[in-house]
Amino acid sequence: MKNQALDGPKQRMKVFVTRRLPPEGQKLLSKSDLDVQQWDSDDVIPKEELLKGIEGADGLLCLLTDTIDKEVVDAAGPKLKVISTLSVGFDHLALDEIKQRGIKVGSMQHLSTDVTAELAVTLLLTTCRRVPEAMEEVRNGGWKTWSPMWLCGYGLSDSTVGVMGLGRIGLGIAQRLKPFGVKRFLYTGIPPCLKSVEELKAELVSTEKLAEESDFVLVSCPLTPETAGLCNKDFFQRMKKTAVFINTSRGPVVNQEDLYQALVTGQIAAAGLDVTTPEPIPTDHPLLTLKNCVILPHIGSATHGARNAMSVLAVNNLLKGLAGEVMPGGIEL
Ligand SMILES: O=CC(=O)O
Repeated sequence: MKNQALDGPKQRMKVFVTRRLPPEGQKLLSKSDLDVQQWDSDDVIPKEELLKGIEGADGLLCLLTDTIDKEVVDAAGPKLKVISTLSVGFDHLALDEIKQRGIKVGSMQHLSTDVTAELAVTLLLTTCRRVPEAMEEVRNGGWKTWSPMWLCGYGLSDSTVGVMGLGRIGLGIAQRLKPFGVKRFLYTGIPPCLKSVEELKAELVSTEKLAEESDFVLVSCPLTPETAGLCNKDFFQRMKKTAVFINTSRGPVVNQEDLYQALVTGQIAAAGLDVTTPEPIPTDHPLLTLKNCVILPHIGSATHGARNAMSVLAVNNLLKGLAGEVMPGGIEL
């Protein structure tokens, strides 16, 4: 039998959490026997606080707003075993550095798929039917009479929709758009399961062809070196003048200068963005002066249910990873 007095008290594992969590995740975390140190705020943790806080930690629970680079993993030291991110995307993590150190990573997998796909459809309909502009006209007295061509936009019926990245979210978007009478689905990226492709009759095409033939382009691919800046001048020049562009993935997939030019010169009809570079987009940014550009503050997964479930999964990833068990949202590095 072990003698507690001789062994000394068992040291609790230290975890550092970079933000206040949604209530359900916070509750689960408080019940754990971990030594939890937390940036107890709704604001982004300053880098120097992150570097201090993570020192000697066994686990880290972070957000997509925290850049976990070499400096941060070095500051953590050799005990760091698990990084759990409260996000689907993991482009904010220096995966090569993390992999080298044998650190396990957990993310959200499927949890925010439905709500993010819903938001993409919301943003598409809002943008292509010019809803914010129409609301503004009601408020500012611009509504004089019913007028045949006033505030006309574009409808989905009989259209061609191009989805860049037909992963879980991209597929969720396409499945939700199908009942609107979309005639043809095009996609780029890795093909999903055969059954889904057959159900949608989706065609795998080149990025160029997707730009040229789509009435609506929706970006839902991860940010990688291959996708950074993919939607640029050439891409927008290929799009139809009547086409609408939607991005709900990551801001840097789009060259914003080129998008601005495309919108100002009428090269494309409109754009809806839930993600920008940087975030938040500065309030004096030229894109915010355009009526044909709808911008949301990165709210793809922002429902009470999804964010609570995500926080529970993030804490479970941390607990399981630290216990040496399989993380429910573990990612292959
Ligand atoms: O963008 C949101 C996420 O990655 O969860």
